[in-house]
Amino acid sequence: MESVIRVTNLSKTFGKGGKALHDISLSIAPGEMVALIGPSGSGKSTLLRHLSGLSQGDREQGRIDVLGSPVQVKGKLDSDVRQTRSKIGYIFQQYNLVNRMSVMSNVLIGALGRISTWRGCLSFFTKEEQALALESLRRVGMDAFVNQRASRLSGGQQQRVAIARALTQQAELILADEPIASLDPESSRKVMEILADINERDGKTVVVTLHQVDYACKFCPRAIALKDGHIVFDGPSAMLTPARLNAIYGTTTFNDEPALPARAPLKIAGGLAIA
Ligand SMILES: Nc1ncnc2c1ncn2[C@@H]1O[C@H](COP(=O)(O)OP(=O)(O)OP(=O)(O)O)[C@@H](O)[C@H]1O
Repeated sequence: MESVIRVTNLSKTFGKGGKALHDISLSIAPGEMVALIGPSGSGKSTLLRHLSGLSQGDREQGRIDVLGSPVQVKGKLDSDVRQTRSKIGYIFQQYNLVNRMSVMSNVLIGALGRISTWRGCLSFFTKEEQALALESLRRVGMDAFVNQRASRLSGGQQQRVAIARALTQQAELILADEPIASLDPESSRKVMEILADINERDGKTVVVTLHQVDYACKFCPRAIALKDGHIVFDGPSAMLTPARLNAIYGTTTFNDEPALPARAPLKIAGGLAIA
């Protein structure tokens, strides 16, 4: 597979809200970890939602292919989009756990896409599925909390459980929408380290929207910056100089190189620094 994600001429107009995405085209190769950055309202979350078909683009043009299958063409979802979605782990800013359920039950939700409806309804999971869920929790350092109610966890712990759910789903692609926006620096670091580990060790493709440029540079070899719904930078995050960042964010506040050293670029599909 040449690219895990291919977006071609995608635009999105929200009624009176105006145009949120303008003729976006990009390609992301297997095994990349990419940060989507840009000012508030630039279209990061909107773009991410389109990748898994949670939003539909404008009808005139535009196509999105993920993991070799069409997600949407000219604003119409593909009939097999559920199949594609089952291979995408989506991490939300607000975790999306079921608060009244235990950590283990939440993580086992990740296996639902692979099992029959009756097993899902009866919450009947095999020993292998339970072992995978436990191993996923171990991977994110949350195996000591299996029986805890999700509502009793801190934000950082909940986010790690959400990642364990994506691991149990055996997702091939992780899309994370501002996964650290509600977390303290220590929890943010942990969550980003886990995502980078999944990318490096398992070779999973990870796309993550981030407000914090330092984290984008440290953990994501490639960055794509949006501004007013346009791609204004696509290239190695090491090339995000203060001048480029000031242009992207329309500020003068970036004076120094990002404080966290950049992770070396692995490979970039169609990545081109254009700002
Ligand atoms: N459901 C919606 N209805 C109308 N307008 C919307 C909707 N969702 C997003 N928008 C608009 O689309 C634009 C892009 O929003 P989006 O949330 O994608 O930006 P963002 O870069 O993710 O911002 P932030 O970093 O603040 O989350 C904004 O102008 C926003 O107001």
